[in-house]
Amino acid sequence: MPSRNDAPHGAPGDAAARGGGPYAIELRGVRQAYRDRTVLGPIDLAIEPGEFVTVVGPSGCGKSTLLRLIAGFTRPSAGSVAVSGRPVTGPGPDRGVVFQQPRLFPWLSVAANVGFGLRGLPRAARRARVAELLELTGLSDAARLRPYELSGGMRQRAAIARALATRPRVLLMDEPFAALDAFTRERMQDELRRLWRSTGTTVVFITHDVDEAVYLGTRAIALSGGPGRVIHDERSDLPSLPHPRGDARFGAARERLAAVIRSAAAPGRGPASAEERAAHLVGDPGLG
Ligand SMILES: Nc1ncnc2c1ncn2[C@@H]1O[C@H](COP(=O)(O)OP(=O)(O)OP(=O)(O)O)[C@@H](O)[C@H]1O
Repeated sequence: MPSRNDAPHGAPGDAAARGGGPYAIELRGVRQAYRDRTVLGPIDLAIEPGEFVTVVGPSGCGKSTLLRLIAGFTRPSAGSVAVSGRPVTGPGPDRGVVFQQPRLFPWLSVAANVGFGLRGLPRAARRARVAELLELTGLSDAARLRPYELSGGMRQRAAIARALATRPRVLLMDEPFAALDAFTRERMQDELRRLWRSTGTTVVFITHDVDEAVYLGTRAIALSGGPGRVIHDERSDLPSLPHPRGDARFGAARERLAAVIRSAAAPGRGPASAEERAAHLVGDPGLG
């Protein structure tokens, strides 16, 4: 019987064989083409409930496309995408999405922005849920402010709170901290880890930044340059919290990931072959 670590990107096993429920996210043979140009795939990827998966790769390799396919904003040219065992046919409340720009409604208060997706709830329940989300994201004191009165980090926290409002099983984040200064970014990374641990949500987090990918994820996936394919799947054995940025294992994982991306991005190189990938994996206890 395959272990959890044998299941990942190559050939997803079925739920019964794993002895558990469905994968949180499962992509099988997914390919995306625009005007006959394949930009992504084929991708086979299985993500277990509660994993924090970061996706890193060169610009234009299809990271956002991958996220949009899971969000249901885009339908794949080939293959299938499922969330919690159900085929994705469009966006849904089981998936929260956070973009690089917070996309808050400027005319609404922070509280109204956070509660926007909860309009179907009775007023008291909605207020209670918004208060809980503001507390969770450290925004209780900013409830009545408008987005323009917030710092960049606060705006992004409000966007995260809004995405979590419907208690999605999956949180999809597209470079959410890319526009923040380095200090705010580090603080937000730690806050996100805390949020993830307290909510148990499955997270897929797109980033350009190898450091961020390794620091945040329980699993960091590298995509090759176009068409984007999974070329590396790094599983973290770092202690969850406190999460020491200077930990030697963090440095080693970062180097492995950076080397794979560098080699895939070198001129004239396509995605690494199975043999090349195997060479990276040999004797490497940190990999699945
Ligand atoms: N709607 C679209 N129509 C045509 N081409 C598209 C569309 N969306 C994305 N592409 C192309 O698909 C490729 C992948 O784009 P995508 O935004 O997914 O990459 P990315 O890895 O997220 O890039 P970056 O890191 O620069 O944000 C690019 O070549 C892009 O031009």
